[in-house]
Amino acid sequence: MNKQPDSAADNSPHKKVTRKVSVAVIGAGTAGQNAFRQARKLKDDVLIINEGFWITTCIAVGCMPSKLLIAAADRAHDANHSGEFGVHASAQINGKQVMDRVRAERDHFASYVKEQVESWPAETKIAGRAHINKKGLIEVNNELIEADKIIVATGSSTFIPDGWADKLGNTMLTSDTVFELADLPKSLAVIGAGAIGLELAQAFNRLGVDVTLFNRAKRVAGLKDDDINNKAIDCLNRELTMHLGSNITEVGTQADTGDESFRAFINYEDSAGQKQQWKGEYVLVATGRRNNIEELGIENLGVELDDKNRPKQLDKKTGKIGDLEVYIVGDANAHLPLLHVASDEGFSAGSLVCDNKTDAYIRPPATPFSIVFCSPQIVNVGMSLPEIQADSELEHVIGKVSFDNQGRSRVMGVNCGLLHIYGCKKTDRILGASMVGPDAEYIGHILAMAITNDLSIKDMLDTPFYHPTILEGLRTALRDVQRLMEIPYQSHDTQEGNF
Ligand SMILES: Cc1cc2nc3c(=O)[nH]c(=O)nc-3n(C[C@H](O)[C@H](O)[C@H](O)COP(=O)(O)OP(=O)(O)OC[C@H]3O[C@@H](n4cnc5c(N)ncnc54)[C@H](O)[C@@H]3O)c2cc1C
Ligand SMILES: NC(=O)c1ccc[n+]([C@@H]2O[C@H](COP(=O)([O-])OP(=O)(O)OC[C@H]3O[C@@H](n4cnc5c(N)ncnc54)[C@H](O)[C@@H]3O)[C@@H](O)[C@H]2O)c1
Repeated sequence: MNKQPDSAADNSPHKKVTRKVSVAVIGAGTAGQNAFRQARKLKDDVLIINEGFWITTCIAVGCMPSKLLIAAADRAHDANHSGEFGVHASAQINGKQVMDRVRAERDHFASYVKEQVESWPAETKIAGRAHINKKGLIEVNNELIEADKIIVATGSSTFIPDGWADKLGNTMLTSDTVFELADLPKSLAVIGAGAIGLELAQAFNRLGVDVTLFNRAKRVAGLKDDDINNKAIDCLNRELTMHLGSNITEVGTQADTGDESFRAFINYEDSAGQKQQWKGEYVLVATGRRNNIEELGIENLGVELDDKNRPKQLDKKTGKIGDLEVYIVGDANAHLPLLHVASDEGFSAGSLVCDNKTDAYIRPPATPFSIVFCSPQIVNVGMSLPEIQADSELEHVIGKVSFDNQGRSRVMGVNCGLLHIYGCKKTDRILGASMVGPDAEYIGHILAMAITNDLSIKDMLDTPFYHPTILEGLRTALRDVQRLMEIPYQSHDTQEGNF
């Protein structure tokens, strides 16, 4: 299948095909396992190849351990910050127990995946690193495999700037290693204020670690709406030391300080251009992730990559690459490196490889939707503001609500935030939204559902909003959209504000 012309030399020492299969899935993370399960419903000869753990990045080192750490951190934060309610407490944090629970619960989730993987017949799975050779055959261990269709689900890996790993040695942590710490560190620099950096920096800080967060840009979570970005910085700054817009010039360790807690250092220029130094115990590098595709050999199947290693001709619905019998799904395609996307893409590709399956359900590409689980949460749904602004056809308005004084948010003492809803004047539909604030994960889901199901602003405003809820803030922003659109089909008088 999809082989390069014979002129392409095969450097492989393996000359004989050891197996022929209809479908080979490379990578057994969320996307790969979903693809494998779907494909096996109708095909007997499906093979899955995986290097490393089989319990998925999400469970082993991603979504789940990070949320477990955040859960502990939020408990500590609530205990330490209830004074305004007249409730005075001080959290006694046992770092070893915190980290033990993170791992124990992580292992609990992992046990279900392990059980599932163990139930697959031995001949359907290979543990090893796959490489596609110049003949389009998959080399793994001592095998040479010919597959009619290949699903690439190789995920992504932590990106570490050149030389940092050597310079920082064992003072460097990444999301792959941080959850293995036996105890909480005393101090920690986190480099990168993307989703990983923000979530972990705030969680460790709330657990009593002395955390300093660095980011090159004056942005957090890659926010593209300046007002939301500024509001997020304002809310986060209240509890976290952040050096945004700083330029890291050197990282390293200093020997013989006599104090292990100050072994690592970071030299940087702050946002005013002043030279500064940070010293502490560990540096958590969260400077992004890169898709695991470069060394796989997919060019030998005719797949072309752009300058950011993203496959050209990617069908975002199915992961299919042009008219090749190759599917690239999940983080491997570097499209939207999120769990639900990996899951849906794997499902669709696994359904589509079954050519005898007439009723294959191909999930439509999900409305772009992301949540960063810091406090307050950060959510983006649908089109971003720059995307909307770049399209003059989309006559847009921005409906706003501040959560700084919103009723229920204030009751709960979580009143910091801002929501922008981008509405389309011509269609009365939501184009996208960006938010930092309380309950953003729920507001985000409602907005994603509205966009996915093509609900109008009127449809949404005709839906009941219970009082008093933080979700009433969503209604205020929707009303603002409606007001700006000048579509007068609903009275603006309501109970809101009447406590
Ligand atoms: C700290 C952290 C927190 C996160 N939190 C969230 C969150 O809250 N919500 C969210 O939506 N997303 C989150 N994510 C992102 C989410 O985890 C990923 O989008 C998702 O796990 C990707 O799944 P995947 O199947 O594409 O890849 P993976 O699960 O990484 O699977 C890829 C597999 O392929 C294997 N592989 C790679 N190369 C080869 C090869 N050549 N041969 C054989 N096997 C190979 C890998 O070893 C791996 O087992 C988080 C990520 C991290 C790191
Ligand atoms: N809640 C979630 O959904 C969630 C949580 C964690 C991770 N993820 C996924 O994992 C992916 C990777 O997350 P991430 O946070 O590692 O990557 P990211 O690309 O989102 O953020 C990396 C940050 O590091 C900064 N940076 C890069 N090099 C730097 C340097 N030399 N000095 C200072 N700052 C530097 C960048 O400016 C950026 O802000 C995300 O895109 C997301 O898809 C999702």
